[in-house]
Formats: sequence, C-alpha cells, structure tokens
Amino acid sequence: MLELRDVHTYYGASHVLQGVSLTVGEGEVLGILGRNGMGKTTLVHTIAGLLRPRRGTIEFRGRRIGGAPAERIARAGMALVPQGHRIFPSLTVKENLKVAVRRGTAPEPWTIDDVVDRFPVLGERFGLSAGLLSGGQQQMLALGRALVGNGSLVLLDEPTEGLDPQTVARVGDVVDELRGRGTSAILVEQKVDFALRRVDRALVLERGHVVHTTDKPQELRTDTAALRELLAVGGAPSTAPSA
Ligand SMILES: Nc1ncnc2c1ncn2[C@@H]1O[C@H](COP(=O)(O)OP(=O)(O)OP(=O)(O)O)[C@@H](O)[C@H]1O
Repeated sequence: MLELRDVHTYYGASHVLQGVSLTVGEGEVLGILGRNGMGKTTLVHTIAGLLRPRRGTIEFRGRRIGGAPAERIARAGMALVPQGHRIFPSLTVKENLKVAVRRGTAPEPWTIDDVVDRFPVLGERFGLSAGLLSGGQQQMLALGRALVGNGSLVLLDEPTEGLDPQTVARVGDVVDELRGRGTSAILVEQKVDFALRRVDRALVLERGHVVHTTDKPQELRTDTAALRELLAVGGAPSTAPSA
C-alpha cells in the first residue's frame, strides 16, 4: 500500500526527517509515536505531498509519489486528517462534507449519513457555518471529511487532540471501524495508550529517525520501562488507559 525508503525532508537548512523507511500494508493501521517536535507531522505531510522530500522514495499503491502534488496524491486515494482540524469555515457543515465526497478506492465506502450517525452533533449543526463549530466539533468534521473521501489510506494526525473523553472514545470507534472495513491508516498520536490499543504496528520517531518499531503494540502498551525510555512517559496522563 505505502512504502517509504530512506526519506529525508528539510525546512530550508533544517534537516528534519533523516532517512525514514516504513511500510503500511493493505488494511493495516500503523501508529506513529514520538515526543513533541520529533518529526511526526513532517512525516505525515511528506507522505501527503504537502512537503517535498529532498531524498528517498515514496510509493503508494505501486506508484512513485515522492514529490507529487498533494491533489494528485489525494486523487490516488490518500486522505489526510490534518492536525488542527482544517475545514472550510465559511461553508456549512453539510457543504464541507459534500465537497469532500469521493467514490474513491476505500474497500467499503463511507457516506455522509455514516459520518452523521457516528457524530450526531454534526447532523444537528448541518446548516451552520463550520467556523462557528467548537474546536472539537471541527475536528469531528475534519475526520468526517476524510472518511467520505473514501481513500484507501487515511492519515490521521493527532485526531483526538483537544477532544473531551467522550469524543475521544467516538474517534477511537471510528479508527476501529476503519480497520474493520479494511482501510489502511496511519495514526499519529500523543495518547500512547489510545494508539497502541488499536494499531497493528507502531513506530517511534526521535529527531527524524525511526528508533523503534513493533508489531506487538499490545506488549509495548504494558511495558512501562520501554515506554519511559522511548517516549519519556510512564505514569503521565497520556499513558493512562483510555477508551
Ligand atoms: N514550517 C516549519 N519550518 C521550520 N521548522 C519546522 C516547521 N515545522 C516544524 N518544524 C520543526 O521540525 C521539527 C519537527 O516538527 P513536527 O511538527 O514534524 O514534529 P511533531 O513530532 O509532529 O511534533 P508535535 O507533536 O508537536 O506536532 C521541529 O523541530 C519543528 O520545530
């Protein structure tokens, strides 16, 4: 589905991704963990085509996409839920969803009704300008927009950031459902326990390098010593069991 080989990304002279290699298989959910500023968003933006890698190759569904424009990558079946819920504030909730709908390549397509069913508050605010939604509601809308885009790979960049626990649980259900529907995903999360509960594999980024990978995320979840070493967490709120 997705393969990165030795990808390097810079901001000007600042060398942020320093040779990242990873794969995401068909229907697989990969977790990306790491402390603040370690390059997670840079990695997701490089995959989605918002940043151009200076070296290395990226293949998506058998095609080289490294350096391709974001629109082309989106059309090829990749959907991004950006950090900081980017939506169209002057469009209504309904319009935001409608303009995002694609037949796409998802194994089991999502409809606007599916999104409203999972996040009823969006249905209640259907005719409202999206800019008037709360931050959490905008995040649900951003996720909904990615879902109805029906890509075969969904990139979720901290989809639970700033959400109340009940909404975090709903987002968790949606991630589980994506996985159940056979859609591949990359889940970037600060909530380590939330992520490790629902990914098939996980990697840890540290200063632009992959310093750890596991295909047994459940084992890492309970290995507090390893978590402390890799992520400097342990007993911190982000590792507390979550839905
Ligand atoms: N537009 C930019 N220009 C220059 N440097 C940047 C830019 N965006 C990010 N960086 C730097 O790149 C590094 C990686 O940032 P990135 O946002 O990818 O990390 P992150 O792991 O996603 O962190 P967070 O969890 O805080 O979002 C940081 O040192 C950051 O300061």
